[in-house]
Amino acid sequence: MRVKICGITQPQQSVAIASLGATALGFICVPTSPRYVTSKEIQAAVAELPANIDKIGVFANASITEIMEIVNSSGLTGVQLHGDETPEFCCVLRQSLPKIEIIKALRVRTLENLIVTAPQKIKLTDYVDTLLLDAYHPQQLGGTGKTLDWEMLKKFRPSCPWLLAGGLTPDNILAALNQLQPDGIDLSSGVEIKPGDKDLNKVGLLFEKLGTLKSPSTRHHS
Ligand SMILES: O=C(O)c1ccccc1N[C@@H]1O[C@H](COP(=O)(O)O)[C@@H](O)[C@H]1O
Repeated sequence: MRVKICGITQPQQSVAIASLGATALGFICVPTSPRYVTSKEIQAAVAELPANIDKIGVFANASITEIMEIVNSSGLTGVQLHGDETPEFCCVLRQSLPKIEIIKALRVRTLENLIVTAPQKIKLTDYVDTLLLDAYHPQQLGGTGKTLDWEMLKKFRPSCPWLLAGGLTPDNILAALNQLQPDGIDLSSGVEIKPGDKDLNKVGLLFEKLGTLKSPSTRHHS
C-alpha cells in the first residue's frame, strides 16, 4: 500500500520520513497554506531523496504554466490537484506533462455529492492516474485534520487507484483500514507538531501500526 506523508517543509525530515517507510512525500505549492514551500525548497528536499520515493507537488487552482514551471524546476514526479480543477484541465495537464503522475483530490461533502457528480468522475479517470478523497472544509482547502465518513465510502469503487486522506492519524489508521481498502493513504496534520513540522515519533508509530495489518484478503470486514 502507498503511504504518502504530506506537507513536508524541512529537507532533513523528508529523508527521515522516507527512511521510516513512506513511499511518497508531498510538498504544498499553495501559497496560502502554512505548509507552503517554494520551488527552490522543493528542489533541495527532492535532491536528497532516493529515486524510488514519489515526490508529489500539491496545487490548488494553479495554472498549467505555473504547475509546469514548478514540476520542471524541482524534480517532482507527480502533482496533486486539490482545488476545483475540471476533467478538461486534467486532460490539458496530462498532455503537457505526460510522464508525471496526476492525482486528483476530491473534497467530499456527502455521499450524494460523490454520486451526483459520478458521471464527471468517470470522465475524470480518463485523464488522471489516481484519485484522492479528502474531507470537505468550508474555509480550508486541505490539511484540516477533518475525517471523512468512512462508512459512506464503502460504496466508492473508482476505476483507478485511490488514496484515502483527511484527518488520518496513527490512532485511527487501523480503524479506517478495517473499513476501507484504498490503494494508499495520505497523512499530514495527523503526524505533525505544528503545520509543516512533522513529528517523527508519530510517523514511526504510524508505520508500527501499519506493520500489524493483516494482508487484505484476511482482514475482517464488518
Ligand atoms: O496541507 C495543506 O496545508 C494543504 C493545503 C492546500 C491543499 C491541500 C493541503 N493538504 C492536503 O490535505 C489532505 C489532508 O490533510 P490532513 O491529513 O487532514 O491534515 C492531504 O491530502 C494533504 O495533501
